[in-house]
Amino acid sequence: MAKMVINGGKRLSGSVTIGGAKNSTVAIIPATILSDTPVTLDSVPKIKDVYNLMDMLHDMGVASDFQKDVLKIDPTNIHLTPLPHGKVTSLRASYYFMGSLLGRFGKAVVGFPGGDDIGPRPIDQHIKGFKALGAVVSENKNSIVIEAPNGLHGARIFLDMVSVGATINIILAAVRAKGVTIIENAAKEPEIIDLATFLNNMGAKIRGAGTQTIRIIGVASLKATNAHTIIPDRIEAGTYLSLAAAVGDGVLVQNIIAEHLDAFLAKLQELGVNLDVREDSIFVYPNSQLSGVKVKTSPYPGFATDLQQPLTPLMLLADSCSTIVDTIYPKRTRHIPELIKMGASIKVIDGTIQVNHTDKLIGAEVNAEEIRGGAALMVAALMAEGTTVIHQAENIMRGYDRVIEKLTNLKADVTYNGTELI
Ligand SMILES: CC(=O)N[C@H]1[C@@H](OP(=O)(O)OP(=O)(O)OC[C@H]2O[C@@H](n3ccc(=O)[nH]c3=O)[C@H](O)[C@@H]2O)O[C@H](CO)[C@@H](O)[C@@H]1O
Ligand SMILES: C=C(OP(=O)(O)O)C(=O)O
Repeated sequence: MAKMVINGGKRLSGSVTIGGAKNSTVAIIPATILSDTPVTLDSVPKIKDVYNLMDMLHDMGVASDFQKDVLKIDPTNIHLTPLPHGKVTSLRASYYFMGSLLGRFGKAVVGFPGGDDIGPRPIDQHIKGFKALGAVVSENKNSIVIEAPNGLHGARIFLDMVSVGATINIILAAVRAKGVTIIENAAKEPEIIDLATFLNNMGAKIRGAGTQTIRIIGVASLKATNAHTIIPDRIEAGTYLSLAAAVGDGVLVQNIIAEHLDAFLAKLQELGVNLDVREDSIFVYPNSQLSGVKVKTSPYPGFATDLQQPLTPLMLLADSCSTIVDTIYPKRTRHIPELIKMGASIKVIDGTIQVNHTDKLIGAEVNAEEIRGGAALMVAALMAEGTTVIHQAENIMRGYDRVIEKLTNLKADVTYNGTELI
């Protein structure tokens, strides 16, 4: 288990550049195996999830090379390989190999995915989608076996709830299927548009990504011709905007698509944070008087569940109570007892998180049990007096690109003792 040590209470200044989106990258890497030619991805974040997916590609005979932020993947010698355990359980997005292996080989054997422990995360809608496309799905020990011996065919699939993962997995399976697939009640996240752009540039026919109806006309083969640049990570951006508002002395956050953060920016402004939204960057002024706000998470374009935790420490500075209701993951509260150890006045009552004004936070030993909970602790530690030791900090490294380097550039006093990534 890795430790991040932060000596807090310092004002941060300067600029930070946001990396490519984790949730695009972790969908696009599995999607590369649908290509008949080598693929180049630009603006790839240096995060643990990427290295774990590269290991899984390696197991399938797919070579990959990651230098700076360019990831080259050559799927031309891929062989069908079961992925029952190992790295599969280290991240959520390993389940995208279900869709992409099925699309490529008509068969996939993939273990149950890992990812953040933020309450129940069923995959019934993914399975429903695969079945509608003609696959037979069974369970074997801890793996899901998905087979379409007669090939996949287009279908109309209405998702019972808006699911990012199910939308992506169905796209991956349908893109090379025979005929037309229509996904209704699809998720509209920008990362889904990014995946569709990547696939369409290789010859796929996907229309409507970013709306609730996605139409896919299956094609026989996909070939990459140009490098694909991953969109900026809106969750990483929101996290830096929060910490800049909490402890910044003027911080410029660069490489942002502000439209992807509409709901979040509206809440920051409602809190009283002073922002200058520019073409592809946002300047955050030192904080002034903040007042409590009510946050309710919902699918895009609503307020992202992945940003409720990183925003929580900033809410402690408001002069009145803030509330958070996470409708997507109501149990995403494992960071709360850790923040309380640091002196935060927070309660969870009937599923509502109540964040009260807190005069000061004090450094403590805390656990980052998952990625965004870890990010919340990181922001709190930068605000706190004294030293905070964040245990299990490798969870933060799952999704925050070169975070130690970025925080150090902003003049934070932070170290990390993990071996995997800095
Ligand atoms: C790798 C990735 O992109 N992860 C993101 C993705 O996760 P993920 O794709 O796992 O999340 P979903 O959008 O699928 O989940 C949304 C809701 O639907 C439920 N559900 C989902 C699928 C299903 O078959 N059955 C079901 O009941 C989930 O329990 C959850 O309550 O979207 C989440 C919601 O924005 C984000 O927090 C994650 O960062
Ligand atoms: C929940 C998250 O990730 P994952 O779906 O990969 O566990 C997240 O990025 O906040």
